[in-house]
Amino acid sequence: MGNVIQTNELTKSFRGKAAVDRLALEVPEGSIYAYLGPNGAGKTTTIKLLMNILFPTSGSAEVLGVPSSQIGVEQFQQIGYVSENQKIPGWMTVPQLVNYCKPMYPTWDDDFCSRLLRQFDLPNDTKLRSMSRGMKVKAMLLSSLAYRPKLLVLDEPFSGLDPLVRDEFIRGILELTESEGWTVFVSSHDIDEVERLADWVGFIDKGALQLSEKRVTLQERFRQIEVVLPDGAEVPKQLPKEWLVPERAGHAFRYVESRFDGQAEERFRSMFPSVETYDPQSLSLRETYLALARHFKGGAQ
Ligand SMILES: Nc1ncnc2c1ncn2[C@@H]1O[C@H](COP(=O)(O)OP(=O)(O)OP(=O)(O)O)[C@@H](O)[C@H]1O
Repeated sequence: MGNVIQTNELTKSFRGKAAVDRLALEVPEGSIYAYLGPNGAGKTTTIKLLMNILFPTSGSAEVLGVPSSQIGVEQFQQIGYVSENQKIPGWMTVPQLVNYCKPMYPTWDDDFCSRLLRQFDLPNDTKLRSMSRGMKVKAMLLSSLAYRPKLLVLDEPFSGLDPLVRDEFIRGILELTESEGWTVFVSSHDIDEVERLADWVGFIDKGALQLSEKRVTLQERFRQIEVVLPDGAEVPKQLPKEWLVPERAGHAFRYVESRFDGQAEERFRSMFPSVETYDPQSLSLRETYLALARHFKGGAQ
């Protein structure tokens, strides 16, 4: 299987400052790829570049095998794109939106659309502009899912959705990616949702992709280590580069091991020969994300 999204040195600068910096992104076909990073990291800019809304300053991107600068109607018929700041036709009701979108997509699926309408529980006679934020998101999702796109690009899809709809939405996407082989590229700050959903994770910080790997391998290689230091024990000045966010509070010392392999314990023993207990604990994706975000915020490259 190939990559549905692939970028090469993709760069976008605003007034000389890179918002996306030589990005090499690969999103495998059939994956649910979560694109994570702090505010202003470059997630939306990346997505706009992929969707041909912005033009790269340098480098290139391919989406569904086509250079992003050439994405047109044919590709958009296979891409479902929902973004936080999308312009919506506020004067339409949901049935009007459905009737408006349907002729544009040869693969529009009426049965699936009806199922989504029931699931999303949207009113028929309210104009989109009078709907709550969550309802608007649901309407946009509906109009982007009903034609069964090969690629679903979601920029912050969960904000404004209540927990029940989030849950149904996640279940729906999981079900569909499994049965239809969809690829989903989703930027989000909602780590708990992402943890349930994603099988691939990319982390972007200050425009640069810091990691991109399977969620399982990411979580396998991160561990929290916490030790109680004996009286008088010192923490060495130079710690292994694999140790993220080391922190000392009194006798307690903790860090996040970012390469939990055969040498992880050796590294620990060489730093703290007098400490016997070595008890690595697994991290949730949220804890992993926080460790990475704090690590890079601290100026790490
Ligand atoms: N049109 C623009 N003009 C100038 N600067 C911009 C423009 N769009 C984005 N930027 C800058 O580019 C950087 C990346 O912004 P972007 O919106 O891609 O981040 P993000 O990761 O999506 O953030 P958030 O999580 O807050 O939505 C920011 O510093 C932002 O101020």
